[in-house]
Amino acid sequence: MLRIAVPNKGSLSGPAGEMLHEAGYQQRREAKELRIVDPENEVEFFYLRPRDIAIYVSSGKLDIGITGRDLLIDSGANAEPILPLGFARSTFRFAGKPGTAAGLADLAGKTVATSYEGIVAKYLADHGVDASVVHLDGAVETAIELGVAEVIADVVETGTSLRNAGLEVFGDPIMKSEAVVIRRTGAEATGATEETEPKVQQFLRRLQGVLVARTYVMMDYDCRVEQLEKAVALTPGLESPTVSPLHNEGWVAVRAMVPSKEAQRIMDDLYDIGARAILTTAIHACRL
Ligand SMILES: Nc1ncnc2c1ncn2[C@@H]1O[C@H](COP(=O)(O)OP(=O)(O)OP(=O)(O)O)[C@@H](O)[C@H]1O
Ligand SMILES: O=P(O)(O)OC[C@H]1O[C@H](OP(=O)(O)OP(=O)(O)O)[C@H](O)[C@@H]1O
Ligand SMILES: [Mg+2]
Repeated sequence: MLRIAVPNKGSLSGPAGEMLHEAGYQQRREAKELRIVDPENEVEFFYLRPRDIAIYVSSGKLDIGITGRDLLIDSGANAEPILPLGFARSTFRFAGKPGTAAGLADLAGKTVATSYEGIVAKYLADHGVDASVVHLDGAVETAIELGVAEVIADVVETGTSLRNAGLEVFGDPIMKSEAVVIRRTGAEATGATEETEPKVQQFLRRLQGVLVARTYVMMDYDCRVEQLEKAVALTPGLESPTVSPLHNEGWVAVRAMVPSKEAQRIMDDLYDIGARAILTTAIHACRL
């Protein structure tokens, strides 16, 4: 049975559960459940604090887990990302009251408050900046107002939390993060995972299927044979589009996957070259 760690709270928890559900896995019904077995898929899910997931996975007791790239790095655990999942996207930045610091060098001698001590301490050391780091569990934006630190380093998505606290970012982004599937570093190479490997690969294919289904739509249209080359250039598909003859001579029907974000522009371009009956349909699941 494959053992998988899933975030039980916070920004990662909802989208992770939704993605697993879309991939056909049973998920917990109540937020208080700590583990569930999905017998049909031979998988056991453990609902853990996002911050702890890399530690469990690196211990080898759990096969894989979903966590944030930043949390993985902050933990220093012996685990590596194997599939980016595209949600909980954020950047990790320094911020302070306007005028406090213009760049990294201005941090010397200052105190930085953060929930990601591992990332910040390493970044400062790597850049040769001598600043102290104070660990706080959350709501670090308030640390400056209350005099605990002059600067913070925190997750930024829309920037609303910083604006509300009267803070602004400075320096280069420390890192970019998103949800990732992780496994123990070198797990494949050790051979210890031989038994679970096919299940891990199946799990990754299922999640990849969800990602593709979310980012692509299926496009169908009819066009004249003379326009086919131009039309195919607009809709090359993943391998190559399916082209079938129509009953009306001189016309073909074309079917190809296209990125959802570009679907409207592609439909306009197809129309302009004479394609008709252009339609898109959602993809619910797929295996590439
Ligand atoms: N507002 C946000 N937008 C996008 N991603 C976020 C946001 N806040 C945190 N994250 C990401 O979520 C992960 C942190 O999850 P975690 O559950 O520890 O924090 P949280 O969402 O801040 O929850 P809480 O603070 O309630 O415990 C990190 O990978 C982080 O980059
Ligand atoms: O740029 P924004 O869109 O405002 O998002 C970033 C904020 O979201 C998270 O906070 P959360 O609400 O999880 O509270 P926390 O600080 O207690 O973790 C994060 O720690 C930032 O404070
Ligand atoms: Mg938080």
